[in-house]
Amino acid sequence: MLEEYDFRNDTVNPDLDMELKPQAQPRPYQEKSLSKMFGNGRARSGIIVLPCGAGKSLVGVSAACRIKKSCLCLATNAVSVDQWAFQFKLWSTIREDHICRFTSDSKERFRGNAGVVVTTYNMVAFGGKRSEESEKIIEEIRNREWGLLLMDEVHVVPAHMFRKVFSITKSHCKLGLTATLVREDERITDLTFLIGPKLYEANWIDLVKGGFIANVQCAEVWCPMTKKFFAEYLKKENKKRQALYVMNPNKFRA
Ligand SMILES: Nc1ncnc2c1ncn2[C@@H]1O[C@H](COP(=O)(O)OP(=O)(O)OP(=O)(O)O)[C@@H](O)[C@H]1O
Repeated sequence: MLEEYDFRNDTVNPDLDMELKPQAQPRPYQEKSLSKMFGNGRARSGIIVLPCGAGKSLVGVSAACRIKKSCLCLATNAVSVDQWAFQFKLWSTIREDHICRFTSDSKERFRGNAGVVVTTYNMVAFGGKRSEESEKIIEEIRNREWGLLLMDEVHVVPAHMFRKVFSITKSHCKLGLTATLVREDERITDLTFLIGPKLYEANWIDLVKGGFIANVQCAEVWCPMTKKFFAEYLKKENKKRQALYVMNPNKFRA
């Protein structure tokens, strides 16, 4: 069953005064991805796949501007949190005091009834003891009904992390953004179950032809494991097999 949010008729949650700036002109494929998400005045939960550098940020900000309700934006690290906050200010008319970052270094809170909070998956899912300040912010995150849960880099986030985040937050619509639906752990189907179906995937060759992204050259380099790593890898009971092939020193030398 598709999860849909009738945001225009949501009179319970306060509106967020936020538009796309006139200079923010989504490209045809960005527009198309948004048209797959929005239909009949409703927002569908799911995943949009755009190659690196194709402009996922503008798609995310545009989605938030259409829904115009509080938005919780989750990134994988503090640097991305800063970038997302910057992108919201770059592309939208959001007021400075309506957007805030929640990281170990920045504990901002927005003014008014609605706003955008940009934070990391870890900050939300963290189960240990928090500072008093963090505890207050997480309580606000927990208690609010989010119009949009915007999730960056969904292919690298483990399923248990999503479950934790979803058990803590209440959102009407979830949008996952990624450049690839390939995961090292092959648990990509979990994403459809947890977030929603793939709504749109851009063909990177078309984007290269259109001059939107740089041409991509792909080279496959096979690297045998070092003796020590391979010996460990062959031990069936070893739970660190994935770490061993990811960290194979020969890969770094290649
Ligand atoms: N519609 C647009 N008009 C003009 N510039 C755009 C548009 N969409 C994206 N860009 C520009 O393209 C660049 C890449 O955008 P962005 O960082 O959002 O890509 P991304 O898909 O998130 O990439 P990555 O996966 O590497 O993080 C940025 O400089 C951004 O300003």
